Amino acid sequence: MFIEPRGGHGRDVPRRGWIEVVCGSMFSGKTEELIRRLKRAKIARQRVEIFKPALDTRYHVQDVVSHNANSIRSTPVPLAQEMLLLAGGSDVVGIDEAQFFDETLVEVCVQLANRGTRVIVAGLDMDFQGRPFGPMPALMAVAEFVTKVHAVCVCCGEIASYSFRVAASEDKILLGETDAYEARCRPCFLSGMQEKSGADAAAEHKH
Ligand SMILES: Nc1ncnc2c1ncn2[C@@H]1O[C@H](COP(=O)(O)OP(=O)(O)O)[C@@H](O)[C@H]1O
Ligand SMILES: Cc1cn([C@H]2C[C@H](O)[C@@H](COP(=O)(O)O)O2)c(=O)[nH]c1=O
Ligand SMILES: [Zn+2]
Repeated sequence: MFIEPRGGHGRDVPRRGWIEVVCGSMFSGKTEELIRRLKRAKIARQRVEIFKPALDTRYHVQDVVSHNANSIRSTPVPLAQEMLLLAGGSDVVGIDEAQFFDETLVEVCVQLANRGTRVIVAGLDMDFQGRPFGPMPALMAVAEFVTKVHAVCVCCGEIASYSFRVAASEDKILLGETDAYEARCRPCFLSGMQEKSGADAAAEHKH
């Protein structure tokens, strides 16, 4: 379990900023872990701001909500830069669904940390094709702490690192949950991708 480092948020101690990344597949507990860290910061009476990309309206327009219905109030923002103004004076900034922001998120997180803010970012490290997702790889590079969490493979029960898309869309962004995605381990993800490409080839052959 992640234990907060001493942040210099006490009296007479200068504020010290840093970046934490929580990454993994869908259903791996990223949002639960983000909420856990943020609620602890609130208990410690730190000033906490939480953001998510405005396009993420899956469970709630304003709240960050986990798959098991744990939630915390957030501010949806269309652009990462808006956080710089809105987070003024915060001790801790939490960001969920970070993969949906563009690369400017990296500079925003660095600036927040440089001015003494603890930044906790949660997001998908890989998309439905198993490719690195948006600003996540660069965020992991600049973070002081990276925590990779795992789901349970729905096919075999092993630990899962992949988000297998069961819905037909090939768009990079497709909001959804169990209706559209399954947590899968590497072998089960690969066999699913092979089945898909076999089915695509057969459909092409028919036409
Ligand atoms: N395949 C799965 N593996 C693990 N947890 C799952 C799975 N499917 C549903 N869940 C639920 O999802 C919760 C994690 O939700 P959440 O924190 O929102 O994950 P994430 O943000 O990584 O998608 C788990 O505590 C569990 O209740
Ligand atoms: C893999 C993948 C996911 N998405 C979407 C689906 C969900 O709305 C979010 C991920 O939410 P979670 O909190 O991690 O469960 O992202 C997508 O748009 N594209 C993808 O490739
Ligand atoms: Zn598996």
